[in-house]
Amino acid sequence: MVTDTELRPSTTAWPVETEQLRVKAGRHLAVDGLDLRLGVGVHGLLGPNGAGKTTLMRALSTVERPSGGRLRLLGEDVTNGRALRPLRSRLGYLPQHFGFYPRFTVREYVEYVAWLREMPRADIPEAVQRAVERVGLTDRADSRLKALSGGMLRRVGIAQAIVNGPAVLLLDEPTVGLDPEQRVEFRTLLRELGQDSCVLVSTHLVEDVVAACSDVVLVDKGRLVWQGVPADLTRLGEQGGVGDSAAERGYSTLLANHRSAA
Ligand SMILES: Nc1ncnc2c1ncn2[C@@H]1O[C@H](COP(=O)(O)OP(=O)(O)OP(=O)(O)O)[C@@H](O)[C@H]1O
Repeated sequence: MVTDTELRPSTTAWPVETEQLRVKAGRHLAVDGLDLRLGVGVHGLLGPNGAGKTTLMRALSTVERPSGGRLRLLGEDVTNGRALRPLRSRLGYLPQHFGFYPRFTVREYVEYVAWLREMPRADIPEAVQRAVERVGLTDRADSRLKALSGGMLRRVGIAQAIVNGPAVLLLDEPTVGLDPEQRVEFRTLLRELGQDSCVLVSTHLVEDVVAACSDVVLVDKGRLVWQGVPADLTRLGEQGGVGDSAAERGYSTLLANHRSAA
């Protein structure tokens, strides 16, 4: 049965909107009062180890339930149980560590995820072919996952995340293990995806953010430190800070300023 939620047009100004969001990781409050608004585009999520990036991603993907505050995805409050199922079919998520069946082929695995996201059966073969092609794995489509390198597996992870053409795409450290050539191709893919989806990419590579993102989100201790365009991050770094590039210096300056003000 088609629900009201599925029929409702998606005219939400903010595909992702949080207000004083709190999310626990185990017993630790890893996201602690986060206010964030993300529109269509590519948003680079930066922050030191333990800043709460993975925990935030888990909440946005609806696998972790917030313990406080508000989280709206595509205009729906995630605490609305009825909205969750149709909402999930419009999300794409690459977890930091993604589980897979080693005996599945690349094609079988991506097909399986397309089925889980409730894609129309007739659309699946073409969508899978396209997703596998976009991550440069067409010639390995029939290889078993257990036979792939770490970087190739990461690319399978990206393929499964984009197969349903998600309106909100969450990628947790997608470039780990990719070789330099693949990273450059991945940035092109990100820019394409960000033309009509809201893409949030967590990474430690500030250079990736500058090259591929339209917006930077910097978090520390579960809170928003700064949000702005990459050019402003780079400009800040031209005035000093620690790092090998202007963007890295901008990142370290923002963090240092935030910590000294706290
Ligand atoms: N299962 C858990 N139990 C207790 N604390 C946890 C658990 N998972 C994460 N944490 C803690 O929550 C905080 C945020 O962790 P999270 O993995 O979200 O950060 P992160 O920004 O993704 O870090 P990294 O850059 O290292 O991946 C850290 O202090 C971490 O130690």
